[in-house]
Amino acid sequence: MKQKLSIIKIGGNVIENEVELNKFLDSFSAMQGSKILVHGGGKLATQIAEKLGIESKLVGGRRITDEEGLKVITMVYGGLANKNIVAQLQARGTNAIGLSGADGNTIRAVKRPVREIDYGFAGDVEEVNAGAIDKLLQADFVPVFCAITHNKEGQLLNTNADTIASEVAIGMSSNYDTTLYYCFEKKGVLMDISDETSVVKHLEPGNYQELLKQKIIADGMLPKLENCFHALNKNVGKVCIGDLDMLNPKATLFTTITL
Ligand SMILES: Nc1ncnc2c1ncn2[C@@H]1O[C@H](COP(=O)(O)OP(=O)(O)O)[C@@H](O)[C@H]1O
Ligand SMILES: CC(=O)N[C@@H](CCC(=O)OP(=O)(O)O)C(=O)O
Repeated sequence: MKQKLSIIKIGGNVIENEVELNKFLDSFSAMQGSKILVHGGGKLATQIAEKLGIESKLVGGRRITDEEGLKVITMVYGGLANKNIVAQLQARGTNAIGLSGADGNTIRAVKRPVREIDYGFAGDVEEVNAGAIDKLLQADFVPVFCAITHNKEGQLLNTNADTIASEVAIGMSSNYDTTLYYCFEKKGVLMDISDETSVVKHLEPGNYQELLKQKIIADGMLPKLENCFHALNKNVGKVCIGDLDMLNPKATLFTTITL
């Protein structure tokens, strides 16, 4: 039987809020078994870019990343956000190791081809180096990935953190029984965005199509769910979406996605 591995992604709304981030890191540290953390930080990058007089443009939830923008991304995701999370995990006795996709050549990507829109230095994942990540897990490190990849030709690329999480989960699925958790500020996929009790507990292709038609799924939830179904189609064992409480073994209110 394959060993269990949890891949957990946290979004910008959690990172930005110190209280929420601390709560999350407590739960994450308490999780048993092998685990990998992937963090975003889009909101923080937008705020810091603004302070530096750099305007942020997002299309379909993806950031158009020019040369100056990439510098901000590298400093904020690879530096501030990643190192802070790693230090906070170390303080909790979790032996975290902060990584971009360039570190250990763990995630190679290509610059997104220009079609209608030029996303600049935005990357699409090509290859996850499961062997390198596995070596870290075997040495009892807890990898913490930021939303940066590289093209193996010296170019860093800004890459959506939800996509990094699903691609890492897919890559690790040949050797592990994987569960992918998307942790954000709501209880799960909601029927009514203003009602936290309206959680869709089970989402499968049938009711997913229905919710898409009714436009109940919108904004950031659209690419997130595309990543979820993509992961399940590529042998990820289980995918869940919910808030910080989801990581508690006794949690019941969150969304489980199946095929
Ligand atoms: N049906 C839905 N249920 C829950 N959230 C939804 C739904 N439709 C749209 N959303 C929006 O999707 C957002 C999550 O996407 P995003 O901001 O990309 O997440 P993250 O914080 O993980 O980066 C939520 O903040 C919410 O506003
Ligand atoms: C290319 C691209 O869009 N990259 C994302 C990476 C960060 C991210 O995904 O952060 P959240 O999970 O907090 O949204 C961005 O710069 O916003």
